[in-house]
Amino acid sequence: MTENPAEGAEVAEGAKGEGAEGVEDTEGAEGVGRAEGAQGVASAVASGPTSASRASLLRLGGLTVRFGAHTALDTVDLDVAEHETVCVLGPSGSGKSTLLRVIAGLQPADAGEVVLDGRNLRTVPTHRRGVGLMFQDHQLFPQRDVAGNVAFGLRMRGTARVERERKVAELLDLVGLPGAQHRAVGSLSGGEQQRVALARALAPGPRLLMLDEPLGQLDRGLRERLVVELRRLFGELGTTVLAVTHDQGEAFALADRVVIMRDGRIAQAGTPLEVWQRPADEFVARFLGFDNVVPATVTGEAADTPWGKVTVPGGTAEGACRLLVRPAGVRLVPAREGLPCTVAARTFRGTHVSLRLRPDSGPELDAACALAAAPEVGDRVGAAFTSDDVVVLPATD
Ligand SMILES: Nc1ncnc2c1ncn2[C@@H]1O[C@H](COP(=O)(O)OP(=O)(O)OP(=O)(O)O)[C@@H](O)[C@H]1O
Repeated sequence: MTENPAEGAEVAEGAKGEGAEGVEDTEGAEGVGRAEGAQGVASAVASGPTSASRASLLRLGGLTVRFGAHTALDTVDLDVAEHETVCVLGPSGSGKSTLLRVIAGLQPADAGEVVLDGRNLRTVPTHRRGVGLMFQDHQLFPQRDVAGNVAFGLRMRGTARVERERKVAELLDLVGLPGAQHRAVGSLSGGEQQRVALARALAPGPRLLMLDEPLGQLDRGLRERLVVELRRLFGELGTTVLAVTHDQGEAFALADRVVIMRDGRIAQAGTPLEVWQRPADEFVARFLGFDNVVPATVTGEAADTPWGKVTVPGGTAEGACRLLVRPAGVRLVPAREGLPCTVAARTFRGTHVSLRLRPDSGPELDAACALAAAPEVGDRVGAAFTSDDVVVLPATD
């Protein structure tokens, strides 16, 4: 994460510095008008846009950012459709925050373009881009109460007081904090602060809402609850969202589409189901937590692997590849009927048990097993493979 708290303030201060101008700013007025039109957007969503009718709201073309010799973003192409929620995932340093910063206008691009709603943003300053930003921590103004925080962007746009108060009340209702206008920010829990920050980002009615690790500081239970609420809220509002997160669970729960980044490039983009079922390569598979990946050679319907022969899905091309076996596809059988293994570890997961199996030869294997059938650490078992859970990956990463 790159200095997000400071950036949050920078965006806000940028807006503040331009406040007087913003009063006459037609784009600003348009932004507020759009916020007021949220109901209209919601009904458009309710009437159900088909994927074919979904226009691209954000288009990134060949976006490149270099820091000295290091290329943080390398010719990134990405389209985000109107009303879509896209989550960008990737290891630390893969360029996720840089991507958001370029779109927001906080970081110039060395090459490529950012087009929002048909408009190239190259020369458009941050506060006129029509994007809302929410960073992970220290994003609220501690000296202002909740209403003061939520109304910030509206005041900068010169929205009249009565209208501001109406809008703030509406947004606080929306994020589940009705009547919290006069509470001090310091008296709020982490989850409540997060909701206020969200209301503040939504207040000016941004065309695109960008979230950087939106739930990063919160505990797991609260994050899971908030993810569900956010998804419902974005659906209701018809908001277009681009979010960055480390947490794949969060991304998969929130997103219509996930984008996985590696070294400044997009390694894979697709619906959560597509990416989960068919990781594009070993990097994506391992990033998603799949560790059962081995070199293999396919001949006919089976592959030779360090674990012996593994049946591959029908139609698999012959030759060298990498093979992923999802843990659910590792079945336990009597030791002499499968690949003989010793149970090295066993972790209770609530709905199932995760096993770490140590084969007599070949790398260790992760298996998922029903609670009642789970063997003990040290037990001897056999491993057999279900071809439905075998994914053939490119030979080179
Ligand atoms: N202002 C900067 N000057 C020099 N290098 C930078 C700057 N900002 C980012 N980088 C480098 O660019 C790369 C991408 O950084 P970025 O913050 O976008 O990654 P990230 O995927 O968001 O990482 P994290 O998940 O840790 O926040 C990293 O190698 C980082 O060190």
